[in-house]
Amino acid sequence: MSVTRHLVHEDAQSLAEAAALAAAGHLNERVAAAGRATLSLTGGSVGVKTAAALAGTEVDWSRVTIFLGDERFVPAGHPDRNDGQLAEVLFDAVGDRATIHRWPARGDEFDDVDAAAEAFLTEVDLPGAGGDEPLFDVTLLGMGPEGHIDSLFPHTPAIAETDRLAVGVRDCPKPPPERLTFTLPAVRRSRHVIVVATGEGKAEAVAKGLGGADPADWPVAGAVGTESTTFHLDGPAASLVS
Ligand SMILES: O=C(O)[C@H](O)[C@@H](O)[C@H](O)[C@H](O)COP(=O)(O)O
Repeated sequence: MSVTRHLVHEDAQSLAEAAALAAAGHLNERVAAAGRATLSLTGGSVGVKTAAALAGTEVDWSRVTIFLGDERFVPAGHPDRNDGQLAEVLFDAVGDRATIHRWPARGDEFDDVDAAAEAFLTEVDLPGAGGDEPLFDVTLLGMGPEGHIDSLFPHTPAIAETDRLAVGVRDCPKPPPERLTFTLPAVRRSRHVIVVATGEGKAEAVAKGLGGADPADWPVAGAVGTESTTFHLDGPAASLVS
């Protein structure tokens, strides 16, 4: 039985700290139970703040495999890449203890975003990908005002994907136009989904997400964990939740 709930925090910093503590708790539980845990991170301002707070939690990173939910398909080292922002706040702190799977960069090896997505899936060989067991123990998600999560935007081929676990995105409504992303079939194979959002501009998407809207219209509504889904919000983001 999967539980969906929302928690309201005073400000972005306390929200990030609470979401990070919750994520660390789930990872530690899983490490205790299974010896390893898997985490999918997110970009965006609140997502990066949450990753920074995770660096201050007690987690045995040598037992954690880290993915990024999506990536901008730009050259390695480009400031737009999520992995650079996450390296500054978390990856550099955990050093080589965690296993970190970065998405391919546009460059010598890949110029085609679909080929890059396919190669990534082959290379990382997601544990359990062939079955229907959870792929991620914790998936952290930031969210846009129109309800996008990862690079899954409303009414796009990526949000409509029902089969592949990761796809290339072209013509993304938000720049840069080409991206790599896990799809909803992958996100939904997370034990615990943690959505982080602040500000009034996110209020409608939060209400639609918690209200079970059609993911084609509001992608966040499809991000449901197999055990739990928790929206960590500030007051303005929670203002339309009934
Ligand atoms: O890839 C992107 O364009 C962003 O990373 C984006 O997906 C972000 O995660 C959300 O828009 C939430 O961002 P904020 O927390 O900054 O509002």
